[in-house]
Amino acid sequence: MYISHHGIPLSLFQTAQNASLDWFRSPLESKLPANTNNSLNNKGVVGYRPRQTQHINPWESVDVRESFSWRYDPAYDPLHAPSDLENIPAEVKKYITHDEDGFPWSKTPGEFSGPVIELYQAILKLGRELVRVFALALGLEEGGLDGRFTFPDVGVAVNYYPPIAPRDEEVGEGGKEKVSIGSHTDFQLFTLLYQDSVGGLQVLNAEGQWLNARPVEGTLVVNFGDYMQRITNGKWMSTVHRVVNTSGRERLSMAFFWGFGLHERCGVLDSVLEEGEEKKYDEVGCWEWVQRRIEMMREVKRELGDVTA
Ligand SMILES: O=C(O)CCC(=O)C(=O)O
Ligand SMILES: [Fe+2]
Repeated sequence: MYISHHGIPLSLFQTAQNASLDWFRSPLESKLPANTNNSLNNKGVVGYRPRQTQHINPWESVDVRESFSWRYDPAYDPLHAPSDLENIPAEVKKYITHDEDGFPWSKTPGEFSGPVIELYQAILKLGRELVRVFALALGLEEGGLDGRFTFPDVGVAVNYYPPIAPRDEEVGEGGKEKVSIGSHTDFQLFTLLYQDSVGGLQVLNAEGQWLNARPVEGTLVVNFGDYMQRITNGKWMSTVHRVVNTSGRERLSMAFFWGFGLHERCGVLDSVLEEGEEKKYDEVGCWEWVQRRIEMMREVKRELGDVTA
């Protein structure tokens, strides 16, 4: 699904895109201070990951990408006045664990952080409007989901994909298909995805065919995530997607993952159930779900004897 006329000026995306490209093109040594291992509280969750250090799907090749991730910090949320920040409930605060020293932004130049944070803030506003659209579509009051996004788990991944060389295309190591980011679903409710004009994003349809999600200027791709599948009792399935960048050019994308606050719970909505319909999914805590998904991915890799990240 694509959205257009979302109100965010194209220039905001382009500025963040160019700033990100400049940063990713800079020498490795200048990016390594922001390496995710240098986070005190969020190793592996926020910060920079160098090329070929991620392997999201062990049945496919290692991901041919670099990325920079950040997660929600209420200090950057236009919804909350600075005075609110002293009164965040303890059960919410438990999961808001950003580093005191401002990592990873403290390890990147302002030319990169400024435009990306500005875009993130615009996306916070847009996503909250979309949440209301989804609430109505799911048979709730317009504001029926708002409360779960007061302190949401909205993360961003800025992804940089160098081109996959044509000779690498068919087979990666061990005969695996070479991918830029392997097939996966996102964990949260939905993802707003900005992509540049290069292309390479693919989504799996119900018949098991990969469809190209071609770039359309001025639009964002909306992918449903795991929470959406669960709250709708499987009526809106989590989108399986991947990227294969064989364009011969570098590609940049920015993915904004929209999750309920990690202190919230995620269960099937009564409003989506037909009479007599059984719930297919148990209610889970959101934090617990994210941990479960990470653990499931690790388990598969252990079984396959895969030692990559
Ligand atoms: O780069 C893209 O188009 C997709 C990125 C993605 O799937 C992710 O970051 O989870
Ligand atoms: Fe994704």
